[in-house]
Order: sequence, then C-alpha cells, then structure tokens
Amino acid sequence: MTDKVFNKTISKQFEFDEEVASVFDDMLDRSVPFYKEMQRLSIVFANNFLENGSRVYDLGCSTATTLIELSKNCNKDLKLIGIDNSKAMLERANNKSKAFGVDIKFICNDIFDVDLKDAKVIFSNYTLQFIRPLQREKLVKKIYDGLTEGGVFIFSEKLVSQNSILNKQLIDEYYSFKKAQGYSEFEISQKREALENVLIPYTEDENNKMIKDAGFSHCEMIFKWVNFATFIAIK
Ligand SMILES: C[S@@+](CC[C@H](N)C(=O)[O-])C[C@H]1O[C@@H](n2cnc3c(N)ncnc32)[C@H](O)[C@@H]1O
Ligand SMILES: O=C(O)C(=O)C[C@]1(C(=O)O)C=C[C@@H](O)C=C1
Repeated sequence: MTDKVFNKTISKQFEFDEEVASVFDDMLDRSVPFYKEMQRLSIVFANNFLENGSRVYDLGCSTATTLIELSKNCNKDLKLIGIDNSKAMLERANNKSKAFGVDIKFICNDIFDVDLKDAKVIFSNYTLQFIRPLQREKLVKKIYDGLTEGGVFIFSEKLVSQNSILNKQLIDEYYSFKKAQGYSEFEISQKREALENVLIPYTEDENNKMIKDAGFSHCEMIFKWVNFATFIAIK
C-alpha cells in the first residue's frame, strides 16, 4: 500500500500506530535513502559473525523485513528474535514471516523490558533515534551486555551535523530525495512537524561516543548517504 499518511493536516505526533504500520514497508522504501542496500550490507556483515545456533535480535523490528531477509540469505540455523512495542507492526511481522516460512520469535514489549542474552548479532536499524537521550545510552549498555564476547551490534541512524550550514544542506538534499520518491512538499513538512521531538538524531561523534562509553572495542561506519548512516560495533 502507498504511504499517504501525511497527505492530510496532522493532529498528533508521529507514532508507529495502525495507520503507519499499514503502509510502513512503502514508507521506509521511499523515506530511507538506499534502505535495501543498507539492509543488504547489515546482513552481509552480520553473516561474517554468525554460526549455527547463533542468537540474533532485531530491536524495533517493525514488519520483520531484516530478520526475514537474513534468514533468506544465511544457510545457518539461527535463533531469530524480533522485538517491537507496536502491536500493529508485529501483526504484519507475524503474517509476513509465516508467508515466507521463516521461524521468528516476536516479543511485543518495550526494548527496555526484554532480557537480551547470548546474542551474536543485535540489529537496530533506525530505532535508537526514537529513544530519548540518556535512555538511549542506557539501552546501548544493555545491548553490550546482551552480546557474547566478539558479538556485534549493527545499527542505522539518521544523523545531524554539528555545522549548521552543512546541516541545512544535508536536510535540503534529503528533502530533494523525498520529492524524487513522490512525496509532496506538504507531506514532507507535515511529517517533519510530526517527527519533531520524537525522532532525535545524534551526530556521528555522539553515536561513536555512546558506543565507546558502553564498552565496545571498535565501531566502523559501513554505509553513509548524506545524513543516514549504518554502523557496526564489536564487543
Ligand atoms: C523506524 S522503525 C524500524 C525499522 C526496522 N528496523 C527496519 O529496518 O525495517 C522503528 C521501530 O521501533 C519501534 N520502537 C520504537 N521505540 C521502541 C521501544 N522503546 N521498544 C520497542 N520498540 C520500539 C517502533 O514501533 C518501530 O516499529
Ligand atoms: O521521513 C523522515 O523524515 C525520516 O526521517 C525517515 C524515517 C526514519 O529515519 O526513521 C522516519 C520515520 C519512519 O519510521 C520512517 C523513516
């Protein structure tokens, strides 16, 4: 289904509710630059660390696209766990994983309230940005604790620049991308307002500091387009 959520005047902040979930795959495809390539790279790098029996979590798994793609592109026997606190998203995730014949355990809960343990890989693409600062730092420590020694955390985030001139240029280029994907200026501005104080991006340096402070030994950026980036951090 085509995303038309912001084609009308908005009355509330952005939420991962039934309306957003019903068009979410199209929304991500047209709102996250190179979404499929970022996901392919996340899976390629995860695969380098996975073995038979490895446990993999996806925090903020939405409609389970990443775990389903991982399963299709990995010939190892994995324990896949998808966590999301949106019931509407997990309904889609359940239906999609059944249709693709992929066995995933879904947990409908706040990431903070779920025990993470013995993970070889933890994914969290475009989800940390929705967690309040300070809480976000605590969550990354929890992720670190949930990984086995040598395990990896693969995450993607929208970034902000410390330089206000460049930051405006990055955002302008992103909005040009959205226009090219068929979103109108009205839809773009309605969504921008709805995301205000809901999606809080960090700079690249802030992300690296958060990862280092949590105890990770190394962090590498594996993909970047303007203000969107994917990182891999090793425990
Ligand atoms: C931008 S989407 C993630 C997209 C997904 N990772 C992908 O690549 O297709 C963010 C997701 O995080 C979930 N989420 C946000 N905060 C959460 C929290 N505190 N606990 C659990 N899920 C959360 C939302 O419901 C939403 O489905
Ligand atoms: O549309 C935007 O402005 C975005 O920032 C894209 C973005 C994201 O980066 O997570 C925001 C909300 C939706 O979850 C999908 C994508």
